[in-house]
Amino acid sequence: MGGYYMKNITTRELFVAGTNTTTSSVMWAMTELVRHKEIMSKIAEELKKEIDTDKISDSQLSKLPYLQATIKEAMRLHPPVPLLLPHMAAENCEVMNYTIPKNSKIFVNLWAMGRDPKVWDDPLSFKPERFIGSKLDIKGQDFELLPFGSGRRMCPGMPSGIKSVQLILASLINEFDLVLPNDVDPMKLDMSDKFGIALKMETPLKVIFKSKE
Ligand code: HEM
Repeated sequence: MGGYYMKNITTRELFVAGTNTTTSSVMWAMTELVRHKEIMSKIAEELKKEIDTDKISDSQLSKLPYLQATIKEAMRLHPPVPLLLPHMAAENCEVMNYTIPKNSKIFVNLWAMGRDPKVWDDPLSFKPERFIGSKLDIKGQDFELLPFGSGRRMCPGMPSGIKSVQLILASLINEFDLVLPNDVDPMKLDMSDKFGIALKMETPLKVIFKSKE
């Protein structure tokens, strides 16, 4: 019974860890895309050129570098887990001349790191191009960009999480034009964050999926 209970909790936790983060990633990327129509068109062109099937499968995602760059850029400005999960220092240590005492609770502020002008050129602009031809990746080795964390406790769902986000966005852009209702000015969308374990939008995005035919 105890074993069954533990298994049940783990399944629920995996579900929660995987859904809110994926939703946050897709919502923020879609919001940036409706604000930057030229970027959405570039992704649509890439899809037209590279995908020759009706439905997109995950084996085709590697042919879409511009889509991948766009998602990295959305995760830089809107990290789905903005403070990572709390970590604890297992022993006293020194980091950049700061002493971190044993047992301190550590939060890593990805949100601020992604907007740091010492690290990123023109940090508040949405520019997927910054990742084209760059080796910067989200696999936990490049400390400027850690949407899935790093090290032993980094997200175990990263391979499926990133593919889901890529597949959802690619499929939506392939089939639909994303249009704002009531002639809303895209540049007037409320981009305020709603902080929590997962980063939501203060005012959720409302978008119409208009069939391309
Ligand atoms: C775009 C989607 C996702 C993002 C951005 C994301 C991000 C993260 C981040 C930042 C952490 C904390 C890492 C740290 O504190 O160092 C984490 C932990 C975790 N994630 Fe994900 N995640 C995603 C999808 C998923 C999926 C699909 C699953 C499972 C089905 C999953 C399961 C977990 C679990 C179990 C942990 C806790 C790991 C631990 O504490 O050792 N995640 N995730």
